[in-house]
Amino acid sequence: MPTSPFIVPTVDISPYLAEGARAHNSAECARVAAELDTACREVGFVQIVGHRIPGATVDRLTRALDEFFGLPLETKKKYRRSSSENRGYSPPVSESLSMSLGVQSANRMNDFYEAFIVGTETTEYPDLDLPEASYATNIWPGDAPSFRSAVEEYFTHAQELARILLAAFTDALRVEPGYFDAMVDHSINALKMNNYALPEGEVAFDGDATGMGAHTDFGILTILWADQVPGLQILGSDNAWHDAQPADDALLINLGDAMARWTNDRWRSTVHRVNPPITDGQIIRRRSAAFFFDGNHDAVIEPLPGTVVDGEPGYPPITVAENIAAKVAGLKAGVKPTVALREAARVLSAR
Ligand SMILES: O=C(O)CCC(=O)C(=O)O
Ligand SMILES: [Fe+2]
Repeated sequence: MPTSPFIVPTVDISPYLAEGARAHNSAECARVAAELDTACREVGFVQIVGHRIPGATVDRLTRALDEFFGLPLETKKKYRRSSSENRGYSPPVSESLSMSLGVQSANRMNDFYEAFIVGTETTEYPDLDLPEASYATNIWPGDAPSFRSAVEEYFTHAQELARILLAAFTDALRVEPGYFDAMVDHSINALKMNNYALPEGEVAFDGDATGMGAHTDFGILTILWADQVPGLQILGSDNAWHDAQPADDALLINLGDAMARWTNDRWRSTVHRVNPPITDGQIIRRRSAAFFFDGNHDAVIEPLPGTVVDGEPGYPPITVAENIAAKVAGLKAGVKPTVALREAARVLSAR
């Protein structure tokens, strides 16, 4: 029997952006919330349109990525930071996303993407005594002069969109409006800009290499922009990998670990990976930018009331910072998480 095609549902989010939608009790918002609930239960990924991030902002971000990643490797390496900081430049083959789940890649190679990360800093909240470990100072590449302004512009838009999406998710989960506010009022947010390419002659290419290994995202929700080169794959509830190609002006939203923990897996922190196409031994270059809306470092994430049925295992409470630190230690330093993760079991049973 032919299997039905794998579809990442598309949701028009514009009713939540409309004037006066703060009260979001319109019939349109209710429809959007219901569509989000279905997508989050069944797929854990959703394409959103009507998001109002201007095309010009995305174009500037794309050019900024080209400007920075086009620099010589030795120049880019000036912008590396210590592995505990989750900021700045990560050269090709320096990280392994599947190790964030404690799963070694089949070929024991690190992922071949290179990346640059910026995020929320302590200085944004001068009245709070925030830990530098979670709110590390950004480094900006002076060798790519237009990078900072373009990235800050996109970051600001993505941050606003993430808060609107959380309001829609709050409705979709049928918890009271504002329920999550105290857990996101100094949210750690980060933008990871990825370039899947290997500069010729600079890094040895192994034909088995993985673009980005299987992982779940660490926070509440992710807003993912990707160019039109294929490569992203999602692990479906059928345990099979499926290609996911967002429409041209759509953004992909996916749920992270905090959402899975809150909902006791009613909503999935969906496992995904990236394998860009290889033609004649050459990788077709692909770019993406993942905006992670992670929540306050000290927010304790535990199942929402009513989500754990008698006798069913719930997730033990964990703070946002503890979850991120454990996963970043796997990703950047190969340190296996000390607890067995439900997500790891899913990766290991994938077909
Ligand atoms: O490149 C992509 O499409 C996905 C990137 C991603 O999953 C991540 O940065 O966490
Ligand atoms: Fe991801």
